[in-house]
Amino acid sequence: MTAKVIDGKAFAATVREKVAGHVARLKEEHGITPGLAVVLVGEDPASQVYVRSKGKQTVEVGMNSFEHKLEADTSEADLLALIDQLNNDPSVHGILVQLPLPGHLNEDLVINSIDPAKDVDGFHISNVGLLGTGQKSMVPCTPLGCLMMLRDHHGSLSGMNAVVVGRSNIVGKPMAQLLLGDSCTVTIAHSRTKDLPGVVRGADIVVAAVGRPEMVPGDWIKPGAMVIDVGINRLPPEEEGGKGRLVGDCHYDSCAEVAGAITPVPGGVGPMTIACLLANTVTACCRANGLAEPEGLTA
Ligand SMILES: Nc1nc2c(c(=O)[nH]1)N[C@@H](CN(C=O)c1ccc(C(=O)N[C@@H](CCC(=O)O)C(=O)O)cc1)CN2
Ligand SMILES: [Mg+2]
Repeated sequence: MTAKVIDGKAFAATVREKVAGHVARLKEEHGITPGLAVVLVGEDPASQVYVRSKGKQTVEVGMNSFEHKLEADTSEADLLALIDQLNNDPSVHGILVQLPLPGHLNEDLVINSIDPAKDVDGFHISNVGLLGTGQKSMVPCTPLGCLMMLRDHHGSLSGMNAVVVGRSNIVGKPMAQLLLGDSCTVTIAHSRTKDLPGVVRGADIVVAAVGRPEMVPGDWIKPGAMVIDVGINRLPPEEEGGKGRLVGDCHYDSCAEVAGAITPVPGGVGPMTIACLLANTVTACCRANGLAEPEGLTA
């Protein structure tokens, strides 16, 4: 079997088109322009790229983008003061603090200072609790993007065996909650899981989010399974001046031989993350204004 490649880049473009349609309607019918504030602390090169991309795509779908770039040695008090200001700014419907933060800042404290209604990353403890209890929440962007691709490929996921490899707060745990919400039988596997190959072999859906390059080989995959690869790992450059190849947490070629469908890296989950951020911002704006939420853009 050769897997169908799930094109996250193309799918993300369709999500952005839907978002742009909703933004246009909000402007025309209600005179409201959704606004997203992105806060970057420090100069991490990858974070700079992601933040630039978020700002650009926000403007492209017709929303207002507010970028706040702070020095790497910014104090916690100054960062919290900025978040407080954004929480109280009615033109800001979504707030995102780019992660990781420099080591002297307490990530939990910072995230939990964001107004949960504006927490478009869905990382605030209130949103985590709402998602875990099946209530309306802001849903973390990467898992939301994965869920959208799975539903688009397969339709109903009800009754399927899903294995999420990785237990992070930003991907693994919310992904498991979303799959449970779609009536999958969910296992969260991790570095201490006994017989990880055997556990993964039982899965109709594999979501790999461990951050270990090409860790999942094709012979762990059940024939026909859907493989969603969240990993973005850059291999050491082979030649001088080279950037190093980007690979996922799955060994793509061997997994693609066995799977029914697979997301590539790059061009799979990554682009969906930013598209879902834009979707969450429109959703937050509609909720803040007591308007009907856009359909198909939330879990
Ligand atoms: N506050 C947040 N911080 C971080 C998040 C997040 O969702 N919220 N996720 C990641 C980084 N991230 C967005 O912030 C992100 C990562 C990767 C991509 C992406 O499109 N990747 C491309 C490849 C890019 C490359 O060439 O390096 C792909 O997969 O095709 C988008 C967004 C951590 N921090
Ligand atoms: Mg820290």
